[in-house]
Amino acid sequence: MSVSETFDPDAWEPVDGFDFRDLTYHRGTDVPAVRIAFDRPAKRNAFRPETVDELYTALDDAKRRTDIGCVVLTGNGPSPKDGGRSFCSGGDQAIRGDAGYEYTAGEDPAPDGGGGQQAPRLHILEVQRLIRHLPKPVLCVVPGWAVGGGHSLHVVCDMTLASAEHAKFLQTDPDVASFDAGFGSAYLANQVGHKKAREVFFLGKTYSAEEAVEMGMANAAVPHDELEDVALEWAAEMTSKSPMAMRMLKYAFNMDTDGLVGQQVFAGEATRLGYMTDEAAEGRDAFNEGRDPDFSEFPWHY
Ligand SMILES: CC(C)(COP(=O)(O)OP(=O)(O)OC[C@H]1O[C@@H](n2cnc3c(N)ncnc32)[C@H](O)[C@@H]1OP(=O)(O)O)[C@@H](O)C(=O)NCCC(=O)NCCSC(=O)CCC(=O)c1ccccc1C(=O)O
Repeated sequence: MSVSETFDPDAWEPVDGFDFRDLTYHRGTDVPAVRIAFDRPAKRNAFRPETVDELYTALDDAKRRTDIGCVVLTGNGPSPKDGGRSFCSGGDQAIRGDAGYEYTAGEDPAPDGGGGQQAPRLHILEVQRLIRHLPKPVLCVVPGWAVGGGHSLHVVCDMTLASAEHAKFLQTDPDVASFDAGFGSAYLANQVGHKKAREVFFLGKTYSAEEAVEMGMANAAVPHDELEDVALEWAAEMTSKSPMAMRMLKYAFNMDTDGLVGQQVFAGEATRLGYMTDEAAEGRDAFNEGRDPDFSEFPWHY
């Protein structure tokens, strides 16, 4: 069975060691990128707690792979039920309880040990933070609906590529008494301006790929048939560049909107670079050899 209508089976191979139920996870055969895709097309790729757990696991795995330089995040489809296309329609409202999204209810209960004992969760925001802190670009590829928490996910990704014919961007949070008061709204305002961001949430209009590009919340609208080819081209371009520079740039872009945590993440990478210098080695070696450090050879750069 084909993974998705825009998926090129020659360009990707499954990542071993994972048995995901709500996602597919592939790595590029030629391009050092991974492809993570929501795989609940009949539900417009709505996420339930298990989906969020799997997404976190896949992203964390992608983070730790030092031979991978880019994550493509998308949604499989179309729906076998009605042909509808989607990136993600946010939290699965059918399994929303009074204190969050529940593990076991719904049309496809978790298997034994799949979380029946776990408390309801509201942990998509942990995924958002992981995307922000991932030391490589995350490219969101939107083949259809990006709605609610799915809209917020696209906002949080580093770049967004949208199907010219089928991508549709919509914020329904206040229709279902939800509100992403973090990146989904405030960072969106950063991208499209405050008036427009308020319009997105307060009026709940649907925007096309072209409109999303005009607004500044998507990078390009491309023909649906070429969507994943272009994604791979972009991934190839990004992964041809210096990993260190890409990492520092991503964290530099994040720094002001991430506040002190953003500064901390950037500073951690600066420390890594510092540790790689002879000057840092002298500090370490002096301590380990029980002598005073001699930094006299190192210039006070300006
Ligand atoms: C996405 C639609 C606009 C698509 O419309 P359409 O193409 O006409 O298809 P439908 O016939 O409506 O849907 C087909 C099929 O899919 C089911 N479905 C679609 N979306 C969902 C969903 N989100 N949850 C459950 N099921 C869904 C639909 O019921 C149909 O099923 P059938 O069995 O075939 O009937 C439209 O579907 C739509 O508007 N969907 C709802 C969008 C929505 O409101 N999403 C939730 C927004 S709130 C959110 O995402 C939470 C965000 C969040 O997680 C969060 C944020 C901040 C802090 C904490 C949290 C947190 O963790 O909660």
